[in-house]
Amino acid sequence: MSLRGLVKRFETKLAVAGVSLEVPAGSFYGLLGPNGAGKTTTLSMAVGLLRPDEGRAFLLGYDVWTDPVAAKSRLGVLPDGVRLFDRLTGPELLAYHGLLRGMDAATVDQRARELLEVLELGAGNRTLVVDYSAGMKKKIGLACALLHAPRLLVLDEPFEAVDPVSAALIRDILQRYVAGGGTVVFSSHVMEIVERLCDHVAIMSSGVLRLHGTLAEVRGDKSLEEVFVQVVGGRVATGSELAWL
Ligand SMILES: Nc1ncnc2c1ncn2[C@@H]1O[C@H](COP(=O)(O)OP(=O)(O)OP(=O)(O)O)[C@@H](O)[C@H]1O
Repeated sequence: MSLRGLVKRFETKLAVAGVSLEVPAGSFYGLLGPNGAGKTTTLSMAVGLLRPDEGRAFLLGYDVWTDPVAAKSRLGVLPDGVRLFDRLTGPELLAYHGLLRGMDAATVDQRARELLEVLELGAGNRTLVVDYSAGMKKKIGLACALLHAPRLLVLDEPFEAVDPVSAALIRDILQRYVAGGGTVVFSSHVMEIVERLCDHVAIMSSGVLRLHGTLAEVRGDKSLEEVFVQVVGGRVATGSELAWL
């Protein structure tokens, strides 16, 4: 994935102020940043969900805005908030995704069963996705992103709201996927997960990439959390706030 000078304004707010980033093929890339840093906005522009005001985004060599079919057919996305067609059951949603992607019905059926079993969502579960828990919605969103075996996965906070057992499962799936030659880019607030999984890291705040490179380059001899606080600027409570509480 190659991002070149991406800019996005929301009225007067400059959400992303010229982000350029090269994600090497086969890497496990973590995008870190505090709330409101511009992570979702950047990833949305990168995958063709939000039109940039300036800049370009290339996925596996294809410009996502001028050659969207070539780019998106090789891409799996777990968008922010997982906007899903949620009046469907899990199996129906996967079938819908697979058929939209032009896959044959037998392959869709077989992969959907496997994904539902592995992610412990139950291949025979008749619950509508709208009635899933937040963590289950993340998992079915991930299943939709994986179904067509893309070469690149872009995941917005895949571990948010997911229980520890499911998080370990998702970690295993993603590690296997990268070991098999896939590329993962994901955003997160959780340092430990990024530190454990990623070989590359970028830290952004206020719409700007502050630091990026291999995990070793970014971390140096510190912990990732120390670097993050240093780069982003932490605020230490003095003890006098919320005295009424
Ligand atoms: N549709 C929108 N309209 C107006 N402002 C927006 C919109 N989307 C995002 N913003 C603003 O852009 C900035 C970046 O938001 P973004 O969602 O990209 O941050 P984030 O790093 O993903 O945050 P979080 O970690 O809290 O999810 C924020 O100040 C946000 O309020």
